Amino acid sequence: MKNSRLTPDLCIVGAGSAGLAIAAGAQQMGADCVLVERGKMGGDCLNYGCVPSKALLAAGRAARLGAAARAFGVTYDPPRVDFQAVHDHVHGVIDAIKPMDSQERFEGLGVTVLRGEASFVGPREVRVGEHSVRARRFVLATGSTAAVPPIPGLAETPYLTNETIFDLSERPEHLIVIGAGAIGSELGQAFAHLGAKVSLIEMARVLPHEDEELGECVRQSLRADGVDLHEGVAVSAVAAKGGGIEVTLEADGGERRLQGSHLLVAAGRRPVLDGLGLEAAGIERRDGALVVDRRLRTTNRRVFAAGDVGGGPMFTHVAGYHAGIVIKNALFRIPAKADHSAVPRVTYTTPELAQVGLSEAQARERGGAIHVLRWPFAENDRAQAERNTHGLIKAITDKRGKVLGCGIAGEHAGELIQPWILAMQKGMKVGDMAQTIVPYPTLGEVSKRAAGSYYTPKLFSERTRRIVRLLARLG
Ligand SMILES: Cc1cc2nc3c(=O)[nH]c(=O)nc-3n(C[C@H](O)[C@H](O)[C@H](O)COP(=O)(O)OP(=O)(O)OC[C@H]3O[C@@H](n4cnc5c(N)ncnc54)[C@H](O)[C@@H]3O)c2cc1C
Ligand SMILES: NC(=O)c1ccc[n+]([C@@H]2O[C@H](COP(=O)([O-])OP(=O)(O)OC[C@H]3O[C@@H](n4cnc5c(N)ncnc54)[C@H](O)[C@@H]3O)[C@@H](O)[C@H]2O)c1
Repeated sequence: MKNSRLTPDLCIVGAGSAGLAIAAGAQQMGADCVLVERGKMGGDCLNYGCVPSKALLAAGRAARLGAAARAFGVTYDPPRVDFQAVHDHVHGVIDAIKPMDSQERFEGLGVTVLRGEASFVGPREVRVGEHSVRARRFVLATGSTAAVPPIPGLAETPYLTNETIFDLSERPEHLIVIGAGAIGSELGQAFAHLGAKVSLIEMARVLPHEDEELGECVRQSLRADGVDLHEGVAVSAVAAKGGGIEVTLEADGGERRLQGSHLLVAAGRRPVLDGLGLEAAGIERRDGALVVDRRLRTTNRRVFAAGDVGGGPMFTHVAGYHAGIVIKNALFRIPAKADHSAVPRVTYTTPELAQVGLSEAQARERGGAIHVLRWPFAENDRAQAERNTHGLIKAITDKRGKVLGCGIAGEHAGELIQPWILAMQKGMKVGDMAQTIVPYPTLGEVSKRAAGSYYTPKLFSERTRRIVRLLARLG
């Protein structure tokens, strides 16, 4: 497109999960949209995040099928991993999904797509190269990027992030990972399953943002997979050494040194705000983060922030949810507000860890009486039949049985959490879950059994027994 002055209804900066959902929705509802992208269409999720990480995890699971099959009396040869083929599989999956996020598809919908870097030059104008866009409303959907901790030597040492690790076409000999949050745990385990030596370094514990008991299930699996875990340690230095990487850890008053071939930094995320000319648009930040209200408006009322850039929960499904909020506000002037209280999250390790609503610790911190309802996978017949007994469901209710949250660590936890999301969203009571008829034998029975355990003390109490005996005497 030649130099232009565009005056659309909506200008969206960033063609990742949030920007694409807003552009597709708004344009098909009759708004004239301009979508600006400086990198790859599809953003992090398609190119450097959800899609390649889940594809890599799937390859890792395939590599460990042989080990899992031994329990059934079935043996395979030890797996041979062709890492170039793993790389090609990961990029093949990206290629298969790519057309949905492509410039051609969006132009086909009528969206004007500008490829370049967007920057505000005033409260109502964005510049993209030679193009000027004066829109009725704008959306910042510029996502997040790896936060790089200020570790001495790191800046001078070659390291990988989620933006480069999926380009590896040779298996790392020994991958050292800084951070055992979602990214470090998922990718650390995937590489371990694929036969790399993996050291996982975490200043707190594995998955520190998750319920401790559920996180422990993942921690045990990582250990069983041979991941070399270093928790509760500080990284005091990083250096390139002898063609590899040396990481120095401070632990128990002493120093520990790790030598590896590759280093992955997975130490958290930060919103992408650089170069956007926020000051020119009157968009304020506080402590480095955008100031955003519940309608997802920045301090410039014409500019919304959706997805990771807002600094809230950073997930593709949240980006999609934000798209609906922005469309309601910007197109229909409905004052819809974002509510993150029933946002689920899943870490796709083996076992998966899924959570919605409050964890036990969060519910206790909030105060008031709670019930913690547990059911181990070991007491589920399907889990026994399939030898997937490593797992636990924990549902939290208030004293009247209203569901406050649920967490599951176990096979298919990401699917099993779904009725609990509905329960949270609709303010349901645990009795609603307990009364459903669930097919036998399914893993889903863990939800019914955990819910049913709310009634166990009453159901099997001395009072119930007295009533039953009394009624029996009455004939
Ligand atoms: C390794 C990894 C695994 C993940 N796995 C999952 C998962 O399994 N499930 C899940 O729900 N979430 C997952 N996530 C999180 C998910 O990827 C993000 O929440 C999601 O991509 C956020 O979408 P977004 O639109 O806000 O940002 P992005 O997808 O990052 O898109 C932002 C876009 O804005 C562009 N941009 C930035 N600045 C400018 C500018 N000035 N001008 C023009 N364009 C600009 C960028 O190039 C980018 O394409 C994962 C993330 C990572 C890193
Ligand atoms: N399955 C999913 O949905 C999924 C998967 C991957 C990523 N994501 C998104 O990306 C985010 C995860 O990114 P992440 O894993 O980088 O961040 P995170 O915040 O989840 O984890 C980072 C970890 O690094 C640790 N850490 C930070 N600095 C350190 C240091 N100097 N030394 C040792 N440990 C250090 C932190 O204690 C923390 O546990 C998620 O919160 C989510 O928003 C989602």
